[in-house]
Amino acid sequence: MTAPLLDRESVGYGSAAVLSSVSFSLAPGDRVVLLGRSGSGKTTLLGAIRERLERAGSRVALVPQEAGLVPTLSVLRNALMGRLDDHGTLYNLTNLVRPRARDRTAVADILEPLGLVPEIDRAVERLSGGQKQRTALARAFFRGGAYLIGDEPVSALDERQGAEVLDEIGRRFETSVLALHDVALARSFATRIVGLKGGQVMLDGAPESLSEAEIGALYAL
Ligand SMILES: Nc1ncnc2c1ncn2[C@@H]1O[C@H](COP(=O)(O)OP(=O)(O)OP(=O)(O)O)[C@@H](O)[C@H]1O
Repeated sequence: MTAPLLDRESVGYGSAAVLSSVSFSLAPGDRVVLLGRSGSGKTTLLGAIRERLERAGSRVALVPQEAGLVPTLSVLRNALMGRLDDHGTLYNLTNLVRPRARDRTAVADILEPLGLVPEIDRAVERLSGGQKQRTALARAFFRGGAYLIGDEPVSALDERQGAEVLDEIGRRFETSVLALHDVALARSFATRIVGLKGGQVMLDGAPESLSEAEIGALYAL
């Protein structure tokens, strides 16, 4: 059993708690999906989990809700940013001006299952919402690491593409924590579903142990 990342703690902004008395542990191999209404605290909890993992020295790849891309730069250059903190300034600057062949090949391999190879040299500002989201995924895949934290990482993709991307996440990262709004996708991907409501963790269990009514109650007013 792994040490808890959060042990009956409050998480929020400044002195304002969004969630109180949260306990949360993560074991290698966990695929956790956070469910809950808009504003229930999924992004806030993801932030706290990421912070604890990084504080413990873990490498975490991130797909934020707002993709956080540089619009004027290409898909390739945005993906390269996943490893900026692995290198010094000179390497990063020269690689952004003229990406090294090795890095271009590595990014192209990542873009293949994401269906983005034809877009590799296009500026992100010229892409569709789904293509932008896949670029943010490519950046996280290029970064790699033991953990992926994703905040609605497939919200702009169609059902089939979303399922394929979740499979790819499962192949690339041993452990992941995602906020999703699609309950069916959550059930098929997760080994654990964590439900947030009313400032608390209302449920935490294997998908097969949770009834539709229990999950539905998370979304009731
Ligand atoms: N930077 C911030 N400063 C203060 N309060 C914030 C901040 N970000 C979010 N909140 C508040 O925290 C609460 C939880 O927000 P959070 O973004 O974690 O919810 P969420 O479940 O991810 O929602 P959504 O599904 O809409 O993305 C909300 O009441 C929100 O107003």
